[in-house]
Amino acid sequence: MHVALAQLDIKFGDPATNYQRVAIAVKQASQQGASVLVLPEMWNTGYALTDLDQLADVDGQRTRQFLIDLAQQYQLNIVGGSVAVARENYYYNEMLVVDRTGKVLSQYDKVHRFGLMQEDQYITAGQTENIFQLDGVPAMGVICYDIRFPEWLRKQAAQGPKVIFVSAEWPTVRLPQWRILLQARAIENQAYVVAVNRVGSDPDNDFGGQSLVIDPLGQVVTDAGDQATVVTTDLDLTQVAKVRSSMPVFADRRVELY
Ligand SMILES: NC(=O)CCC(=O)C(=O)O
Repeated sequence: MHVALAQLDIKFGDPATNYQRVAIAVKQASQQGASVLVLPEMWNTGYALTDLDQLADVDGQRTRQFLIDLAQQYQLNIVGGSVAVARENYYYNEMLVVDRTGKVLSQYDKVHRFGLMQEDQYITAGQTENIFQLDGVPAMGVICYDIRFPEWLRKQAAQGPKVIFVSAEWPTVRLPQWRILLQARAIENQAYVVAVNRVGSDPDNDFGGQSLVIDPLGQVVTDAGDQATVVTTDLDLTQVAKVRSSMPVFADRRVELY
């Protein structure tokens, strides 16, 4: 699996500009030979939560067609980060995963709302897991604050995913925690973590990137730095089986105790 991390600057409250930026990133990823592109969180609007009534994608229709078209045109699987979606008078922070044939593989609403960025006031929490197969590889996806809840990731990782995709708008001030949390999620689940954060700023926060690829032993194999960029990395998926067989932590769980 050759993953491309689209570490984008997101223009606050300006979907038109942001759709263009994503289209450029998809083209760059394709030119770099990627098989999967990963986008950041809330890339259509940024955290312009007070304006969701005008900005959110109604029923996610625009984003769905946009990602399907790009996936087919560039023959690329897309882990679509997340966008602000309006559905039946509620707003969601929603991830779509689309394969290169244009098939929608999953639709996931962020489960844990981040109060420090007012999500609890505007966003409705999701209820469902997000496990899918990309080119036959079992994978899962979560959104930003979700990574602070290891039980949520574990519940899904125990079902077989070898790659954990994370899309985020994680402020610079807490990037040291971002790195440690992601490394811990990789180590405990013995999986690759492919995590994409944004750069730039909005009225309340600066975002410093540090999109990462972390191997199943917790080592950072790619760090995208702090500027807007598309970086690609090859995942050696044989590592997952090797690490899991060298230390069988899933089999050693005492699920009767917890
Ligand atoms: N957008 C988010 O969920 C941000 C999460 C965050 O910054 C954290 O510290 O957790």
